[in-house]
Amino acid sequence: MIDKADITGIILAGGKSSRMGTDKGFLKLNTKPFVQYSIDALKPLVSNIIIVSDHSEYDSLGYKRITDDIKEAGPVSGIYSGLKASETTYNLVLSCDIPLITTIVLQKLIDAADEDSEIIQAESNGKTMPLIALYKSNIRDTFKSFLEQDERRLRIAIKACKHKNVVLDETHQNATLNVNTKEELKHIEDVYNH
Ligand SMILES: Nc1nc2c(ncn2[C@@H]2O[C@H](COP(=O)(O)OP(=O)(O)OP(=O)(O)O)[C@@H](O)[C@H]2O)c(=O)[nH]1
Repeated sequence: MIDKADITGIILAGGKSSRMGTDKGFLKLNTKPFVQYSIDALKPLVSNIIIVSDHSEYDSLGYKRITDDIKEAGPVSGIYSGLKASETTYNLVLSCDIPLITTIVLQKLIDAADEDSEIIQAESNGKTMPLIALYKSNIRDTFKSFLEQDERRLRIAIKACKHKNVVLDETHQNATLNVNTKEELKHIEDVYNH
């Protein structure tokens, strides 16, 4: 059983949002910004929240914001930067584009923690979700060495760590839907309003 005091919430909110064209964290679903959904799902489970983004708009949310250590290197850099700033053994890492995420799903990741696993990621509909995952802080050096080799593929970095998946049943699959395009935004609005 992991104590809330041992878990930091890390929200990745950098990147280019090139497919959407505007910062995804500030898209709204029922008047609430997407990033706030990630914050609200994390809150009951973590002692602290860190937002990793070079965009200063995120300061308005009232949480600690840090910038990427290595710029424009994608989620591997965002996770590495967040883990470096974290003061706890465990970290729930979330993207900012999953407005249907729930605390229940995140609790399942925590419940699956064991002696061995360094990364525990959600698996939904046959897809692994490395940005809905529990990371141990001690993997930060592994991620750093990949960045130093200019390896930016998150799945490659994860493969080098002890990892496992938590398979979500049908009732939780919508919670992991992410939004990259305007079509996906429309889909998520339809799911939410249903
Ligand atoms: N801190 C940080 N977060 C990132 C970075 N790249 C992507 N993210 C975050 O990771 C999550 C998934 O991002 P993607 O949708 O794959 O990438 P994106 O750059 O936001 O969007 P595209 O340009 O459309 O691929 C989102 O929450 C992004 O905010 C980065 O370089 N640094």
